[in-house]
Amino acid sequence: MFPSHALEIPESIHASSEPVISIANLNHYYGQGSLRKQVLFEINLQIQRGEIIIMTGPSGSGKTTLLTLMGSLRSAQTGSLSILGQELLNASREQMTLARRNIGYIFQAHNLLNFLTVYQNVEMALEIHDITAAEADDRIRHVLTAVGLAHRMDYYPSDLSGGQKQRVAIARALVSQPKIILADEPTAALDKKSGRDVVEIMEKLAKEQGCTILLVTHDNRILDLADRIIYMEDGYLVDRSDSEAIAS
Ligand SMILES: Nc1ncnc2c1ncn2[C@@H]1O[C@H](COP(=O)(O)OP(=O)(O)OP(=O)(O)O)[C@@H](O)[C@H]1O
Repeated sequence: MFPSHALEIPESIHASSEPVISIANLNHYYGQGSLRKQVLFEINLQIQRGEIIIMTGPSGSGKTTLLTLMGSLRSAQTGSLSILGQELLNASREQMTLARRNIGYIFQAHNLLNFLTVYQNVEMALEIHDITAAEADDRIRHVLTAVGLAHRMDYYPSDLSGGQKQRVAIARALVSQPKIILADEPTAALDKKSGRDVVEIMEKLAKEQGCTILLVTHDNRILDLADRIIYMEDGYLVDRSDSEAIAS
């Protein structure tokens, strides 16, 4: 177990002048030998502190692969991938683990534990962090109130709607006050209103905490919530700031 401050973040990152995520000439391959297949091609991307970025593009274009690389959930193979000033190319397992301490993850399948209450599901995300029980309790109550679930803390996930479960997942990702939130299709199972609600809650909390959000989605209904939209096609990244270009 490592204390939460174990990954030293360079001062320059706090000063917000340096990108939180910096990727240069990143290529990625799956498989070996004759089955080896390139899925990411020469990706270059810089994301600044506090930015809300939506990544979209056709199925199979490489979005999840890129997201898991940025999340330190998969090892980079070539190029450069720097998260909060830490290079992840050739990083050790320990460095990868430490990088993950600064990242909150939200996935479509929210992976809540059904035998734990809402409060306990959120509490789990703090277990590896070096804070007192009183501070943990404060943070859990604050974040659950912020996502509108103060009255559901003692419920089990099976008693919640899809949108409420996704809000628990957001609370769990944000309670440790990560510098970066990575979300993969967080609105996929939700109706339009619940989908916008969860993204708006993520935005509000992230702005409060100065956190950067990268969200992968096929959901055109939330594109307007982004500061910047990036588009992935056949393993290449196309940076387009105008969402109408994507819809066309
Ligand atoms: N573990 C794996 N082993 C081999 N190939 C993989 C693996 N994971 C993904 N791929 C392939 O890599 C390519 C990119 O997949 P990826 O899941 O990153 O795309 P995506 O844009 O996230 O797709 P979707 O929107 O459907 O989730 C696809 O051709 C996929 O079949």
